[in-house]
Amino acid sequence: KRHKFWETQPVGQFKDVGDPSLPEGPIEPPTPLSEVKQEPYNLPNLYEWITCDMNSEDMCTEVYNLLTNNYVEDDENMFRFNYSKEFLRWALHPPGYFKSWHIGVRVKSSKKLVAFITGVPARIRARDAVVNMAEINFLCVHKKLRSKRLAPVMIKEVTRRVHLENIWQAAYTAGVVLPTPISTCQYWHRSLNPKKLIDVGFSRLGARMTMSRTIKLYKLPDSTATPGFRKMEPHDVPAVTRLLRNYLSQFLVAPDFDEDDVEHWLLPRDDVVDSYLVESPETHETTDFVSFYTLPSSILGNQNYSTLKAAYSYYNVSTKTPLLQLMNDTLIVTKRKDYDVFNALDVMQNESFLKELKFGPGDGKLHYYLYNYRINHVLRPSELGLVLL
Ligand SMILES: COc1cccc(CC(=N)NC(=O)c2cccnc2OC2CCNCC2)c1
Repeated sequence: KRHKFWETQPVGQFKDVGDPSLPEGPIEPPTPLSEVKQEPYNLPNLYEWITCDMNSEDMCTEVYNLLTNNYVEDDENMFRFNYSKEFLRWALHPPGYFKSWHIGVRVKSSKKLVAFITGVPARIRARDAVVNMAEINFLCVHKKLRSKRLAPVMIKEVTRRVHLENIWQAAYTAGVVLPTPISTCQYWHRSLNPKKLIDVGFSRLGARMTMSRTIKLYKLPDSTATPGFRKMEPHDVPAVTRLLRNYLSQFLVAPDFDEDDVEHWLLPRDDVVDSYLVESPETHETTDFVSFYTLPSSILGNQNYSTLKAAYSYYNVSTKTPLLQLMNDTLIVTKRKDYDVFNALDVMQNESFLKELKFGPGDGKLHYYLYNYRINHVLRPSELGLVLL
């Protein structure tokens, strides 16, 4: 039976899509905290809950190893996301985070970590309403424990712990269709190291294309073109916050970033997140901004390479420099830093540069979801201003 679990949850149900009588906003009202289940949900007998302190080196290593061996793979099972420990600590420790929302499942006897799910707090605007939500991510069940129906109980447990902090909505993405996407985005890839991408099977040599012709096709200049293009620094936080808040206000769903959020999510961290801005040489005004995060993938079963170094487009703002030129400068920077590929979703205004900068469409889609919040019309990707890690 399809979606046995999701039909029991306060999410847009397929049968309700397009029913104008259902108002936008929360699907269920908050329950009084005294009525929220105080004790954890029951796990199958052999397993126990553990709250994961990601500041503990050992715990962070256990989580890293579980994800490295059991997290999301591409449709052809050739690659698996390989989030670094530094990335995980960054992703899970934003301002106001709750350690109790970093949930693991252990085998009681061996103490082996076999499953994981997380939430972090985020203020997200849906149309004109700014809503305190949990961003749910890193749901992972060990390959050997699949189809034991662990995921539904993990989702219920993270929901229960989110409710205990008086938060009633959530946002999440998935490569699979569940009830009911608020938007469905296409991902695109821009080759930076085409020879390696073809060797590992990420890309294929185009018809009537030689390898040398392909290398030439994706070649990039050594230096960026935009005067005043530089790395973001701590003193830029106020200006970048203003720029980003203004830019994101045009989208129907977008984060409501304040300076603390911008400081955490967008100040550069080596091999985790990079951000650049354009400071006008004349006026010293900050006019544009680009950012990307670093998410390598393990290459499963290739003799010559074990890791794909990938950059993922994060938040970009263009007010003076054409977005095309801004993104081309970003490609130049990522090539210079030895990335193999630059990935982007067709969200925000990304569609305006994808084809022209030689991105190719990926073979899958990324669906966006809100929990306990109805939006009556499915958003076009260009109406979506939210990028999850
Ligand atoms: C190349 O290595 C891969 C390893 C695992 C999965 C995929 C395909 C895939 N599922 N890609 C995406 O979901 C994706 C493609 C472009 C941009 N962001 C993405 O996902 C982000 C956001 C959601 N959480 C994972 C990272 C590729």
